[in-house]
Amino acid sequence: MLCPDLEQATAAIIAVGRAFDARNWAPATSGNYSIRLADGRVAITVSGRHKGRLTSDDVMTVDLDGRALDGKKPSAETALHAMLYRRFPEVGSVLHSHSPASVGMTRALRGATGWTVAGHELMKAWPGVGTHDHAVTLPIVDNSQDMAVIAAAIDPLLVAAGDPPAYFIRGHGLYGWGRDIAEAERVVEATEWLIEAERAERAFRSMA
Ligand SMILES: CSCCC(=O)C(=O)COP(=O)(O)O
Ligand SMILES: [Zn+2]
Repeated sequence: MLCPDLEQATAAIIAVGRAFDARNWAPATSGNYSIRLADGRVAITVSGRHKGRLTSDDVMTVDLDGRALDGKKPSAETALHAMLYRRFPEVGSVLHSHSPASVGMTRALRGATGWTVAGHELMKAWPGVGTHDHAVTLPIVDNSQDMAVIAAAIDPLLVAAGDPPAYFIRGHGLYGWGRDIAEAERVVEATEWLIEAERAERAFRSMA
């Protein structure tokens, strides 16, 4: 369900920033969060603000091309949010985390264009997954300071992966999305947890 107004979206974005920061997914101003409003605008975090300490002044609006509508400076990664809203009309929220686990995993998988996970019950937290007996590939794209380069690289990988709920930028972080901010948060939380679970499994196997 779309967030009807900016005030409600702002409160939800402030709350998710605090939650992500508490989990070390938003260090040193990293990360950005957005919600599609009922009138078609997108509420998004202002660039460079600490996401664990957001106030209502730190959330602004952009259009679906990522252009600022209120004179503030939107997230440097606004184009990556806007492309997901344009591509998926049902998406109501996009969240970007910067966890050590997602950065470490994608740097270790040098050259890989995806991270495939299978067999976990928690995969059912992702929309459209109804069983653990399933494999999902989340795309990995190389980092760039040019958001148009990242957006162009991710587009075909999303098609090839069958429209997954998240993707990684190597050495940078994770993008997850959903019909609303609760679903997007669940996607990010499940994905971060799955990385940790795979890491734990590898550590235990190396001891066996
Ligand atoms: C110090 S974080 C580097 C920029 C970044 O990756 C990020 O997520 C935050 O950028 P924003 O412009 O949205 O604050
Ligand atoms: Zn980032």
